[in-house]
Amino acid sequence: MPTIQLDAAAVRVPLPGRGEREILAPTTLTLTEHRIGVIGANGSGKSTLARLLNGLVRPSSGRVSIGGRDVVREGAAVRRMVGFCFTDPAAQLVMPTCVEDIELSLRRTVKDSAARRERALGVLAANGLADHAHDSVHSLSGGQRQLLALAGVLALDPTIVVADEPTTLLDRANTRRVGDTLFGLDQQLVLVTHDLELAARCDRVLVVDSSRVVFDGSPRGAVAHYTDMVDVDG
Ligand SMILES: Nc1ncnc2c1ncn2[C@@H]1O[C@H](COP(=O)(O)OP(=O)(O)OP(=O)(O)O)[C@@H](O)[C@H]1O
Repeated sequence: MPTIQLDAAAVRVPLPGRGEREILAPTTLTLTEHRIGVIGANGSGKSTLARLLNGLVRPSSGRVSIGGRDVVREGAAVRRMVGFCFTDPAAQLVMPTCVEDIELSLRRTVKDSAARRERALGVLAANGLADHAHDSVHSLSGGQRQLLALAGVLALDPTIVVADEPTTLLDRANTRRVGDTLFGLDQQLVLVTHDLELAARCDRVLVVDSSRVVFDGSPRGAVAHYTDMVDVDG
Protein backbone atom coordinates (compact mmCIF):
# COMPACT_ATOMS: atom_id res chain seq x y z
CA MET A 1 0.00 0.00 0.00
CA PRO A 2 1.22 3.57 -0.59
CA THR A 3 2.48 5.46 2.45
CA ILE A 4 0.35 8.38 3.60
CA GLN A 5 2.66 10.61 5.62
CA LEU A 6 1.75 13.61 7.75
CA ASP A 7 4.61 15.49 9.37
CA ALA A 8 3.34 17.96 11.96
CA ALA A 9 0.61 18.90 9.48
CA ALA A 10 -1.72 21.53 10.92
CA VAL A 11 -4.61 23.54 9.50
CA ARG A 12 -5.54 27.00 10.69
CA VAL A 13 -8.29 29.21 9.34
CA PRO A 14 -8.58 32.98 9.72
CA LEU A 15 -11.17 34.29 12.14
CA PRO A 16 -12.23 37.70 10.80
CA GLY A 17 -10.62 40.32 13.05
CA ARG A 18 -9.67 37.72 15.66
CA GLY A 19 -6.54 36.02 14.40
CA GLU A 20 -6.73 32.34 13.56
CA ARG A 21 -8.41 29.14 14.68
CA GLU A 22 -6.65 25.81 14.58
CA ILE A 23 -8.99 23.24 13.04
CA LEU A 24 -6.32 20.52 12.95
CA ALA A 25 -3.51 20.54 15.52
CA PRO A 26 -0.02 19.52 14.29
CA THR A 27 -0.47 15.87 13.36
CA THR A 28 2.21 13.30 12.57
CA LEU A 29 1.12 9.95 11.14
CA THR A 30 2.48 7.24 8.86
CA LEU A 31 -0.40 5.27 7.38
CA THR A 32 0.36 2.14 5.36
CA GLU A 33 -2.59 -0.11 6.19
CA HIS A 34 -5.12 -1.20 3.59
CA ARG A 35 -8.16 0.22 5.40
CA ILE A 36 -7.89 3.19 7.71
CA GLY A 37 -10.93 4.47 9.58
CA VAL A 38 -11.43 7.95 11.02
CA ILE A 39 -14.14 8.45 13.64
CA GLY A 40 -15.10 11.28 15.98
CA ALA A 41 -17.81 13.77 16.84
CA ASN A 42 -19.28 16.37 14.47
CA GLY A 43 -16.89 19.26 13.95
CA SER A 44 -13.92 17.43 15.47
CA GLY A 45 -11.72 17.76 12.36
CA LYS A 46 -12.21 14.47 10.48
CA SER A 47 -13.06 16.03 7.12
CA THR A 48 -10.18 18.46 7.47
CA LEU A 49 -7.83 15.51 7.97
CA ALA A 50 -9.36 13.65 5.00
CA ARG A 51 -9.20 16.71 2.74
CA LEU A 52 -5.51 17.20 3.49
CA LEU A 53 -4.85 13.88 1.75
CA ASN A 54 -5.66 15.08 -1.75
CA GLY A 55 -4.96 18.76 -1.42
CA LEU A 56 -8.58 19.92 -1.07
CA VAL A 57 -7.24 21.53 2.12
CA ARG A 58 -3.61 22.63 2.34
CA PRO A 59 -1.56 22.32 5.49
CA SER A 60 -0.96 25.75 7.10
CA SER A 61 2.26 24.28 8.48
CA GLY A 62 3.97 20.92 8.29
CA ARG A 63 3.84 18.56 5.35
CA VAL A 64 1.62 15.87 3.83
CA SER A 65 2.85 13.38 1.26
CA ILE A 66 1.27 10.44 -0.54
CA GLY A 67 3.64 7.76 -1.80
CA GLY A 68 6.46 10.25 -1.33
CA ARG A 69 4.72 13.01 -3.33
CA ASP A 70 4.06 16.29 -1.60
CA VAL A 71 0.36 17.25 -1.75
CA VAL A 72 1.15 20.93 -2.30
CA ARG A 73 4.20 20.86 -4.60
CA GLU A 74 3.01 17.82 -6.57
CA GLY A 75 -0.72 18.46 -6.25
CA ALA A 76 -1.73 17.26 -9.73
CA ALA A 77 0.10 13.93 -9.28
CA VAL A 78 -1.42 13.47 -5.83
CA ARG A 79 -4.94 14.18 -7.09
CA ARG A 80 -4.46 11.49 -9.74
CA MET A 81 -3.48 9.04 -7.00
CA VAL A 82 -6.12 9.95 -4.44
CA GLY A 83 -9.80 9.65 -5.38
CA PHE A 84 -12.16 11.56 -3.09
CA CYS A 85 -15.74 10.53 -2.42
CA PHE A 86 -18.02 13.09 -0.73
CA THR A 87 -20.88 12.52 1.74
CA ASP A 88 -23.43 13.92 -0.67
CA PRO A 89 -23.08 12.38 -4.13
CA ALA A 90 -24.83 15.46 -5.54
CA ALA A 91 -21.49 17.21 -5.02
CA GLN A 92 -20.01 14.91 -7.66
CA LEU A 93 -22.84 13.99 -10.05
CA VAL A 94 -23.40 16.73 -12.58
CA MET A 95 -24.39 15.11 -15.87
CA PRO A 96 -27.96 14.14 -16.87
CA THR A 97 -27.42 10.38 -17.20
CA CYS A 98 -25.27 7.84 -15.38
CA VAL A 99 -23.15 6.93 -18.39
CA GLU A 100 -22.50 10.60 -19.20
CA ASP A 101 -21.41 11.18 -15.64
CA ILE A 102 -18.80 8.42 -15.82
CA GLU A 103 -17.72 9.73 -19.24
CA LEU A 104 -17.13 13.11 -17.62
CA SER A 105 -14.76 11.48 -15.13
CA LEU A 106 -12.93 9.84 -18.05
CA ARG A 107 -12.69 12.94 -20.26
CA ARG A 108 -8.98 13.50 -19.64
CA THR A 109 -7.85 9.88 -19.65
CA VAL A 110 -9.83 8.46 -22.60
CA LYS A 111 -9.83 10.93 -25.49
CA ASP A 112 -11.75 8.90 -28.10
CA SER A 113 -15.49 9.26 -27.50
CA ALA A 114 -16.47 5.73 -28.60
CA ALA A 115 -13.76 4.21 -26.39
CA ARG A 116 -14.88 6.49 -23.55
CA ARG A 117 -18.49 5.31 -23.86
CA GLU A 118 -17.39 1.68 -23.85
CA ARG A 119 -15.17 2.19 -20.84
CA ALA A 120 -17.92 4.09 -18.98
CA LEU A 121 -20.41 1.28 -19.63
CA GLY A 122 -17.83 -1.19 -18.30
CA VAL A 123 -17.37 0.87 -15.13
CA LEU A 124 -21.14 0.97 -14.58
CA ALA A 125 -21.41 -2.80 -15.09
CA ALA A 126 -18.57 -3.41 -12.63
CA ASN A 127 -20.48 -1.41 -10.03
CA GLY A 128 -23.86 -3.08 -10.53
CA LEU A 129 -25.32 -0.12 -12.41
CA ALA A 130 -25.41 -1.49 -15.99
CA ASP A 131 -29.20 -1.33 -16.16
CA HIS A 132 -29.16 2.36 -15.23
CA ALA A 133 -26.65 3.59 -17.81
CA HIS A 134 -29.15 5.79 -19.63
CA ASP A 135 -31.28 6.70 -16.61
CA SER A 136 -31.29 10.12 -15.05
CA VAL A 137 -28.95 10.44 -12.10
CA HIS A 138 -31.97 11.78 -10.21
CA SER A 139 -33.96 8.59 -10.74
CA LEU A 140 -31.46 6.55 -8.71
CA SER A 141 -31.89 5.67 -5.05
CA GLY A 142 -29.56 7.32 -2.53
CA GLY A 143 -27.44 4.17 -2.36
CA GLN A 144 -27.23 3.88 -6.15
CA ARG A 145 -26.26 7.55 -6.40
CA GLN A 146 -23.45 7.01 -3.90
CA LEU A 147 -22.29 3.92 -5.83
CA LEU A 148 -22.35 5.97 -9.05
CA ALA A 149 -20.26 8.73 -7.44
CA LEU A 150 -17.83 6.09 -6.21
CA ALA A 151 -17.76 4.49 -9.69
CA GLY A 152 -16.79 7.89 -11.13
CA VAL A 153 -13.89 8.04 -8.69
CA LEU A 154 -12.83 4.44 -9.39
CA ALA A 155 -13.00 5.02 -13.16
CA LEU A 156 -9.82 7.07 -12.79
CA ASP A 157 -7.99 4.14 -11.20
CA PRO A 158 -6.82 5.87 -8.03
CA THR A 159 -4.34 4.11 -5.76
CA ILE A 160 -6.10 5.49 -2.67
CA VAL A 161 -9.79 6.16 -2.09
CA VAL A 162 -10.69 8.72 0.56
CA ALA A 163 -14.39 8.56 1.42
CA ASP A 164 -15.80 11.24 3.70
CA GLU A 165 -18.88 9.84 5.45
CA PRO A 166 -20.12 8.09 2.30
CA THR A 167 -22.97 6.31 4.11
CA THR A 168 -24.24 9.11 6.35
CA LEU A 169 -27.21 9.84 4.07
CA LEU A 170 -28.05 6.18 3.48
CA ASP A 171 -30.40 3.69 5.08
CA ARG A 172 -29.12 0.43 6.54
CA ALA A 173 -29.39 -1.69 3.39
CA ASN A 174 -27.64 0.90 1.24
CA THR A 175 -25.02 1.47 3.93
CA ARG A 176 -24.25 -2.23 3.72
CA ARG A 177 -24.05 -2.11 -0.10
CA VAL A 178 -21.76 0.89 -0.21
CA GLY A 179 -19.72 -0.48 2.71
CA ASP A 180 -19.29 -3.83 0.96
CA THR A 181 -18.15 -2.05 -2.21
CA LEU A 182 -15.63 0.06 -0.29
CA PHE A 183 -14.29 -2.90 1.68
CA GLY A 184 -14.08 -4.96 -1.52
CA LEU A 185 -11.65 -2.51 -3.10
CA ASP A 186 -8.04 -3.48 -3.72
CA GLN A 187 -7.07 0.16 -3.25
CA GLN A 188 -6.03 1.67 0.04
CA LEU A 189 -9.12 3.15 1.73
CA VAL A 190 -9.35 6.05 4.15
CA LEU A 191 -12.89 6.04 5.48
CA VAL A 192 -14.31 8.85 7.60
CA THR A 193 -17.44 7.50 9.21
CA HIS A 194 -19.96 7.77 12.02
CA ASP A 195 -20.82 4.12 11.44
CA LEU A 196 -18.94 2.17 14.09
CA GLU A 197 -19.70 -1.15 12.37
CA LEU A 198 -17.85 0.07 9.28
CA ALA A 199 -15.04 1.43 11.45
CA ALA A 200 -14.74 -2.00 13.06
CA ARG A 201 -13.94 -3.48 9.63
CA CYS A 202 -10.84 -1.28 9.23
CA ASP A 203 -7.25 -2.34 9.97
CA ARG A 204 -6.44 0.82 11.88
CA VAL A 205 -8.71 3.53 13.25
CA LEU A 206 -7.99 7.11 14.26
CA VAL A 207 -10.25 8.92 16.73
CA VAL A 208 -10.37 12.68 16.24
CA ASP A 209 -11.54 15.01 19.00
CA SER A 210 -11.29 18.81 19.27
CA SER A 211 -8.94 19.10 16.25
CA ARG A 212 -6.51 16.37 17.25
CA VAL A 213 -6.00 12.65 16.85
CA VAL A 214 -6.61 11.35 20.37
CA PHE A 215 -6.44 7.62 19.64
CA ASP A 216 -4.66 5.65 16.95
CA GLY A 217 -4.81 1.88 16.95
CA SER A 218 -7.05 -1.15 16.64
CA PRO A 219 -10.70 -0.73 15.62
CA ARG A 220 -11.78 -2.32 18.88
CA GLY A 221 -9.65 0.09 20.93
CA ALA A 222 -10.80 3.06 18.87
CA VAL A 223 -14.50 2.28 19.19
CA ALA A 224 -14.08 1.74 22.97
CA HIS A 225 -12.18 5.04 23.27
CA TYR A 226 -14.82 6.90 21.27
CA THR A 227 -17.82 5.45 23.09
CA ASP A 228 -16.15 6.17 26.47
CA MET A 229 -15.55 9.75 25.34
CA VAL A 230 -19.21 10.17 24.30
CA ASP A 231 -20.42 8.62 27.57
CA VAL A 232 -18.21 10.95 29.67
CA ASP A 233 -19.27 14.02 27.69
CA GLY A 234 -22.92 12.97 27.89
N1 LIG B 1 -12.67 26.65 5.83
C1 LIG B 1 -13.06 26.72 7.10
N2 LIG B 1 -13.19 27.91 7.72
C2 LIG B 1 -13.58 27.98 9.00
N3 LIG B 1 -13.86 26.93 9.78
C3 LIG B 1 -13.76 25.72 9.21
C4 LIG B 1 -13.36 25.54 7.86
N4 LIG B 1 -13.35 24.22 7.58
C5 LIG B 1 -13.74 23.60 8.72
N5 LIG B 1 -13.98 24.50 9.69
C6 LIG B 1 -14.39 24.19 11.08
O1 LIG B 1 -13.45 23.27 11.60
C7 LIG B 1 -14.09 22.33 12.43
C8 LIG B 1 -13.77 20.93 11.95
O2 LIG B 1 -14.46 20.71 10.73
P1 LIG B 1 -14.49 19.32 9.99
O3 LIG B 1 -15.40 19.48 8.80
O4 LIG B 1 -13.11 18.85 9.74
O5 LIG B 1 -15.19 18.39 11.08
P2 LIG B 1 -15.76 16.92 10.99
O6 LIG B 1 -15.17 16.17 12.13
O7 LIG B 1 -15.57 16.35 9.63
O8 LIG B 1 -17.31 17.13 11.26
P3 LIG B 1 -18.64 16.39 10.73
O9 LIG B 1 -18.67 15.03 11.37
O10 LIG B 1 -19.73 17.28 11.22
O11 LIG B 1 -18.56 16.35 9.23
C9 LIG B 1 -15.57 22.67 12.42
O12 LIG B 1 -15.86 23.43 13.56
C10 LIG B 1 -15.73 23.47 11.17
O13 LIG B 1 -16.78 24.40 11.29
